[in-house]
Amino acid sequence: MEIYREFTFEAAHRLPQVPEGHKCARLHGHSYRVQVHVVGAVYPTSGWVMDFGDIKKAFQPLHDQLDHYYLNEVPGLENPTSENLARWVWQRLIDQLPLSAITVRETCTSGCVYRGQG
Ligand SMILES: Nc1nc2c(c(=O)[nH]1)N=C([C@H](O)[C@H](O)COP(=O)(O)OP(=O)(O)OP(=O)(O)O)CN2
Ligand SMILES: [Zn+2]
Repeated sequence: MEIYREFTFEAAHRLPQVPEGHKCARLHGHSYRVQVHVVGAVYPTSGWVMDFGDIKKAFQPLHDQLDHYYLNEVPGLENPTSENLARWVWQRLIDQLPLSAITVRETCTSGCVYRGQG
């Protein structure tokens, strides 16, 4: 079974590696949505894989580093694309949670899914 918990945060960024004239080179912000997906067996007594609250506790220190910050200044996010943000979250949670995917949405129509490879 796979379960997930979604988190939101507001942050500013710019993309330093885009071609000259690209709109994303300019400072702008997003209401980010991050989903943390975990997999495991459903325990017969609890009826759940794990408490959603435990996923929230694990993500909280990351939320504290991201919410209302300029992402380019966060260590490890100097080039804060969705892809790099998803990998950044994965690397900081994989020792604590049985992750299956991290999804990041920057806008209503754009995002990425990271499953620990690449
Ligand atoms: N592969 C990626 N491409 C882009 C990323 C990214 O992280 N990975 N990021 C951006 C920008 O951050 C941009 O703000 C969001 O992208 P975009 O879909 O272009 O957003 P818009 O809302 O401006 O889309 P429009 O439909 O053109 O209005 C760009 N690319
Ligand atoms: Zn952007």
